[in-house]
Amino acid sequence: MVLAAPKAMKSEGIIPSEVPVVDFSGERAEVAKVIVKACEEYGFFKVINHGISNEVIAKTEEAGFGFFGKPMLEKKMAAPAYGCKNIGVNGDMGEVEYLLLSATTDSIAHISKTISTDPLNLRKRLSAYTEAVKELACEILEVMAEELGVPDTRVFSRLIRDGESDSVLRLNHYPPIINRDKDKSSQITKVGFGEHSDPQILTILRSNDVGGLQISLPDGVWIPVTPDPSAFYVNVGDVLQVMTNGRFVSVRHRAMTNSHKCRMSVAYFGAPPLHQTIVAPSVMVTPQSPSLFRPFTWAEYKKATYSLRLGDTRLQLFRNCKR
Ligand SMILES: C=C1C[C@]23C[C@@]1(O)CC[C@H]2[C@@]12CC[C@H](O)[C@@](C)(C(=O)O1)[C@H]2[C@@H]3C(=O)O
Ligand SMILES: O=C(O)CCC(=O)C(=O)O
Ligand SMILES: [Fe+2]
Repeated sequence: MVLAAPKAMKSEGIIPSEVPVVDFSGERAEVAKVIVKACEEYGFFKVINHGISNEVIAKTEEAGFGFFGKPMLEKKMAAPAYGCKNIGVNGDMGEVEYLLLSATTDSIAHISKTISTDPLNLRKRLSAYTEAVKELACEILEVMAEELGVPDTRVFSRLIRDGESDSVLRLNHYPPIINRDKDKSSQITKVGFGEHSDPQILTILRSNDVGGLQISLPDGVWIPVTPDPSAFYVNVGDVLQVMTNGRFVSVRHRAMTNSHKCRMSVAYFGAPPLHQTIVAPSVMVTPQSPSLFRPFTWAEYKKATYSLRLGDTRLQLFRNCKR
């Protein structure tokens, strides 16, 4: 069975709502329709019955908490893969500590000595996890291409299967921010990871059973995403917006801290190789929908991303001039 989300009702501030849900064990044609609709309307959906084993997930979560539970001095030995509060290099801050690693199995195998001597065998577990979520990302991208009528159905997935793919894996750990307010009814939530879109093709995200992720609808309404540790959440990234010539939208999202509990998320960002030119397949460009973006390489886009702040929009720098 495939469930489609009820439309969110616009109201003030943040509204509880459902996000689109895709049952990946459902009939392929149905799955494809729900995915494409979700990517057009939200740039975001939840995947259940994804086929990734509980063991791979549980071992990654155990190893991640094991790493973040280490003394700060030890964690800092894993820098620059390890970071705390500083996001990027342009002054963005959040209530988060993280590990940011290249997702090629080889580079995970070479992560710093602190991690490699970890008794929980973080390297091995992260490699297995990365392989599993990469395969899920590829299957999703192939279903999308089929439904969009792209003749070469591997046109998106090939980029992240490529041995030179620039994909990354990120573990985010949000410690609880203790509520010191005398008025017990008020909850202090702080920004863990500020508003942004993911620059890559597709993000496969999972968290423990603690809420915090919020997505923004195209009309600016923020929706909290109910945590479901048995599911994966999928974000359309900027590159997929370009490769669908604007038919899919990259989702703006943020993560808030919880006042009592630790939250940990693991995000796989599927990216092309650096030299890859990003251009929409010809079927996505018609006289009615002319090409919105000029061709550019992932290296150019990444450079622009890293020269900007977290919340900045970068896609408009690559738009074709209006005729
Ligand atoms: C402030 C920044 C951190 C970031 C690079 C950037 O300059 C703008 C985008 C940020 C982001 C968001 C999604 C991913 O978490 C990330 C790894 C990415 O590719 O773009 C981060 C970058 C980062 O933390 O290095
Ligand atoms: O922690 C989360 O749920 C979101 C993290 C995120 O958006 C990111 O790492 O890019
Ligand atoms: Fe993100």
